[in-house]
Amino acid sequence: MFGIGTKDVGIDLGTANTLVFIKNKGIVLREPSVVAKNTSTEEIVAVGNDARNMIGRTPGSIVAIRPMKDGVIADFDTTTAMIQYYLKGAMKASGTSWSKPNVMICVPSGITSVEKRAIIDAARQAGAREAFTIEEPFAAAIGANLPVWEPTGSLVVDIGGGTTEVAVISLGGIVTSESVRVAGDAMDIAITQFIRKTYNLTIGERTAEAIKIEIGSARTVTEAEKNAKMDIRGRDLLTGLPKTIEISAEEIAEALKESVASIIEGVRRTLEKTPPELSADVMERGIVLTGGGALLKNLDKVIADQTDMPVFIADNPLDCVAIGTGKALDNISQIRRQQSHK
Ligand SMILES: Nc1ncnc2c1ncn2[C@@H]1O[C@H](COP(=O)(O)OP(=O)(O)OP(=O)(O)O)[C@@H](O)[C@H]1O
Repeated sequence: MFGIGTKDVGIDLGTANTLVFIKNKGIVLREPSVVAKNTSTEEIVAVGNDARNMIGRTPGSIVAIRPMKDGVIADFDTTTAMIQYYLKGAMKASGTSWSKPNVMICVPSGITSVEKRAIIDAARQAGAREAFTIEEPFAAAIGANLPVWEPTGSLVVDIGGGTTEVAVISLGGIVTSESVRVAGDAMDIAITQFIRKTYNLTIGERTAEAIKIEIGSARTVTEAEKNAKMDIRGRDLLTGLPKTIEISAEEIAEALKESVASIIEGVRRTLEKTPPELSADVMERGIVLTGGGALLKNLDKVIADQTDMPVFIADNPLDCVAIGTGKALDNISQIRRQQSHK
């Protein structure tokens, strides 16, 4: 169709959530990065929301997996299936039949060039005209409207599910970066372990996440935060029966202390490696937080205290990477140049 109706697509293949961004439309799809597979036939049974609802509830032959969980791609077939599913969903959501789109896919920064290649091939197989990859902190910085193409230092901390990516960016490139394997998932695990140890209660992954979102914080500051409580349900380890207990926000802040410290340590290490001119820029402009973990209450305040730098939370932190991934297609020549340098 002579390119009419061609739309560029950005896919944020996150460890926790996958988001699809279409130029001039915004985010058209947002689903958990989960795939349900039948282990005896290797067949993919469900992807996204449907697959997530199966977590912890699957019969023996079906497993719900998070293929990107540790920031690496589990296997090619599952990843291809996921990309295919999301591209199809994007086409449906856009309401038009398009010619093949250009696709930009955001990947964790620790991923190998072989894995990058596999993702590009998967996107092509799934119907992309041209496919590119972009590193997560770079996409996050674009999505947070930081001046990434200018000769000035910007420090972005993207706190996702599996990893926290810290990067200093200037002149269209990552100058220094750190990838810390502590982010939202590690916080959920810390909460689960705390409750198990303190109350002899086992809770599920989704309950732990709900606790973090409702009453979790890096530090309780206001009276309301200090007094916040929540009823949670789990299984008593001693009796094996369901039980409800009440936990306080103060306890959860204590449980999250170590995860928060690891994230701050990653920021410090990055600052230590940053050339002085760029550090001065960061000092002046501040640190920007993106990713769902940026929403943990008072995390910005704790990072500001510990680094002596101003800290800001980006607008819509959960969407920054997807928006930046899509927007990067506007600067495709720079991205091509960047990729050819690797
Ligand atoms: N209000 C909130 N408070 C604390 N954490 C939150 C909040 N909302 C979402 N999260 C957490 O943010 C994480 C998901 O963030 P995001 O979608 O940015 O990750 P991702 O991009 O999928 O992962 P990654 O960046 O590791 O690839 C989850 O761990 C989720 O529990």
